[in-house]
Amino acid sequence: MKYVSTRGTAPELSFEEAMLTGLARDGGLYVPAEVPTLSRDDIASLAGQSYEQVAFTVMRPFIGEEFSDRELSACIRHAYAGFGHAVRAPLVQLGANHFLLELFHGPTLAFKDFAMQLIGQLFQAALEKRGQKVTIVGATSGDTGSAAIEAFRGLDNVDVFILFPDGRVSDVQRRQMTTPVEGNVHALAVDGDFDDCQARLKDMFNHFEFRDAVGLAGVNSINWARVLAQVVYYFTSAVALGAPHREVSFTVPTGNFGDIFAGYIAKQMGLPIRDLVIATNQNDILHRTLETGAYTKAGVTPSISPSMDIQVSSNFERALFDAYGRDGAVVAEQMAELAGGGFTISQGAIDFLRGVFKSGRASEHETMETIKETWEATGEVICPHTAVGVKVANEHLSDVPMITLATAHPAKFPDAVKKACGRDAALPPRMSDLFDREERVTRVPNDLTALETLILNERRA
Ligand SMILES: Cc1ncc(COP(=O)(O)O)c(C=O)c1O
Ligand SMILES: N[C@@H](CCOP(=O)(O)O)C(=O)O
Repeated sequence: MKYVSTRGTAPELSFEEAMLTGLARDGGLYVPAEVPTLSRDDIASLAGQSYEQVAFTVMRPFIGEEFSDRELSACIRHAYAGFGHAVRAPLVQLGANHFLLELFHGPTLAFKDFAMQLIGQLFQAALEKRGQKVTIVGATSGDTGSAAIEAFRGLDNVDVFILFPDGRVSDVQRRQMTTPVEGNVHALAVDGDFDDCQARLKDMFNHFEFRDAVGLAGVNSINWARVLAQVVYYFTSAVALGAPHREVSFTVPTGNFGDIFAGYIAKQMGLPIRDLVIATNQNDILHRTLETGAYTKAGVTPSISPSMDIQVSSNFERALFDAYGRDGAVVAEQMAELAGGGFTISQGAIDFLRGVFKSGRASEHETMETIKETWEATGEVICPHTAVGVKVANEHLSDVPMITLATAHPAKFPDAVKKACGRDAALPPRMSDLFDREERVTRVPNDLTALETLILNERRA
């Protein structure tokens, strides 16, 4: 299996190379040269299998020979052993034909753990074989950072620096990043928003001297391995509700477009998905883009679903690549225009995107109302990101089951939850002392040179 860049000029890589490389050297994102498919019988045979078995079947064709079957199975087994639910990603019924897919039973209580725990294992295996060390730099609006720190803390061959927008993540998210004591992890509070953090991260990848000097690696969803691991729960949940014999739809609370892109890959692999619905908060650039055909940045407005406070949605580039018939030159042109504020998508490409994705948005008020109504109607306490999904999903219900991704545990956002439905969302016992632990954080300007200097000084040689 080979991986190609969405901008068409970076070298083709294997799975392991693409995983360790992160951003392609032409600034693009790696995608598989071809998406492998599973037959109807293959999909039917997943029924009754464990999460780990399905993960192996779904991911194996993407991974190639660098990981043996035995190594891959071991990585998968270790990745999910610490999850707090036996089925890893359980379904909970919300309405007659509406289900929540609970993706928050991992160690940091957000869907990011599904991919991050696995790539933590895959990185370790690959780095040990190669005798290599890397410096991971990540940008986060809250959840990626905590999941990455949890997955890589204490490892000898990895230093981790996480850039988060100062004052724009929840207290629980911040403390998950700032309280680990291991010297190889560093939480950096950036004077800016998430888009600034992600832009500086991409600047570092595009600054080859720095990139090569520190052995830069990325664990944001710019890393294909992150997206791949997220494809698995589309299969487990759809099969639990009758696929391949019956279609299902998904609504996905969306920010950086990685999670819904994983759903698009599942569909390409043969999973019978009818609708893939993008749910945005008031930072609704993706919803506006589908409506108008123009991707126009409007500035990030802080919301009660902070992990989705994003305007430059990284993985949208992967969808555009397919929408433009995999023409990397056109994608590169559009991304260059984005620096100036936005770009207009061609009629053919927007028709393609509208054929694959539907969309909707939830205002702050609607998000709060949805938390309250869901609690009153079902007894389920949901987080604000999930509420954005539920609100939009309710507008897209049909005769096939709708699965809304519950992307984080409500206890990560206790203030919004309490205000909306009067409920206290308690952290699990293993985290009950989170607010007693000492914080370790470095405040940094939104400046590439300052960030690079800090990383060069702080990383272990
Ligand atoms: C809780 C939560 N929900 C939804 C999202 C959006 O996911 P994506 O960025 O993959 O679109 C995020 C951030 O990624 C998140 O942390
Ligand atoms: N919402 C994310 C933003 C980064 O997304 P990623 O999937 O590209 O890592 C977060 O919580 O950090």
